[in-house]
Amino acid sequence: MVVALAPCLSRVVSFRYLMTLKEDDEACRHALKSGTLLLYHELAPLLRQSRPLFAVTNVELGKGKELIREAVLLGCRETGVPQFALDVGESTAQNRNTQLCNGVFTDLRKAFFLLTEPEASLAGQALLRWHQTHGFCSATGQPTVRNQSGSQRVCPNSGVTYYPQMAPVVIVLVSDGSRCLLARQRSFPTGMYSALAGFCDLGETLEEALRRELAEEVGLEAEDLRYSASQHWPFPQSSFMVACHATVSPHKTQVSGAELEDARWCSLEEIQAALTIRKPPHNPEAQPPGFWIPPAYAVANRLIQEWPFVILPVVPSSKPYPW
Ligand SMILES: NC(=O)c1ccc[n+]([C@@H]2O[C@H](COP(=O)([O-])OP(=O)(O)OC[C@H]3O[C@@H](n4cnc5c(N)ncnc54)[C@H](O)[C@@H]3O)[C@@H](O)[C@H]2O)c1
Ligand SMILES: [Mg+2]
Repeated sequence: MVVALAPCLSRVVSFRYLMTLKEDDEACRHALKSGTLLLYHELAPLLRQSRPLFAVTNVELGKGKELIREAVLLGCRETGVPQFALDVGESTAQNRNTQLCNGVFTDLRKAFFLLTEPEASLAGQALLRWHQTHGFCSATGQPTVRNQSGSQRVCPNSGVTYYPQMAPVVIVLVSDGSRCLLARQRSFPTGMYSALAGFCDLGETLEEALRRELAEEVGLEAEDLRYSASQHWPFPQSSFMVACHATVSPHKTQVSGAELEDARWCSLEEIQAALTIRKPPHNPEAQPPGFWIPPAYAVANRLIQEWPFVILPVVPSSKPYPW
């Protein structure tokens, strides 16, 4: 079945069109001819002026049909134009600095601090990587076969269907009423502090995972929990981040050296100073506040931005959030 594109789609029509493309290989192959591609080389997205470069159609790319068929479906614009992600591999680009269509393939971790519209780049990279690492059935060891949209892989021998997966992670900004708690792992870039985070164990609720992580990492007990937001996070593998605020009684932290290098209670003034730092500073310890926080798109940044408005009684709640 081939589905015609409407010039401008409502959200419902757009989602239903996407659903069709996921399930109908022929419709998806047809959509590939008119869709736009976000290109990757070794999972580094092609960016132009800090934006994912979607302008490349399969015609402009000038590649054979076989490579185009490797594209995975990402979404659909309001105009009805479907968006795909494609890793061009070594056949088009020799290294990550290679330019194409006036764009540059940019390592996703670096791109992350530049991107103004990161969602597509993050999701595209994650889905392409999932296909690259799930080529075989874990029951039979036989190659799995993907559908055209890339929404699933099937083992022809066992009949098992594999879907892209995300690991649930709880991330929490702890407050004692006047300060919030930020922490860093040894693996973080120098001077970067973030909210506390941890993977959910099998069988745990988010609330249980949050209380366990707080106890494990900083020896605190959460009193009050408040949901804030969620996001997909591609590093190092796909996670589903659920972000919350938690209050604790003023108490000394007991930082677990196995998990964290340091944890620090931060005042409103320190948080306001950290929020003004837009890029990783060269020497973060040299000037106040002596630390910096994850970039705007990270849900940790959102928690930190909204903390004074959500938790601190001194800031009027009618004031709009800064984003
Ligand atoms: N988007 C954001 O704002 C933001 C901020 C902070 C952390 N994060 C992400 O949150 C995730 C979890 O944070 P953390 O590292 O503190 O978790 P954590 O405290 O649970 O510690 C990580 C350890 O948990 C174990 N683990 C259990 N289940 C795992 C799984 N499914 N995948 C990988 N490791 C697993 C591993 O031993 C690993 O070393 C990280 O991937 C990190 O990148 C995102
Ligand atoms: Mg952790």
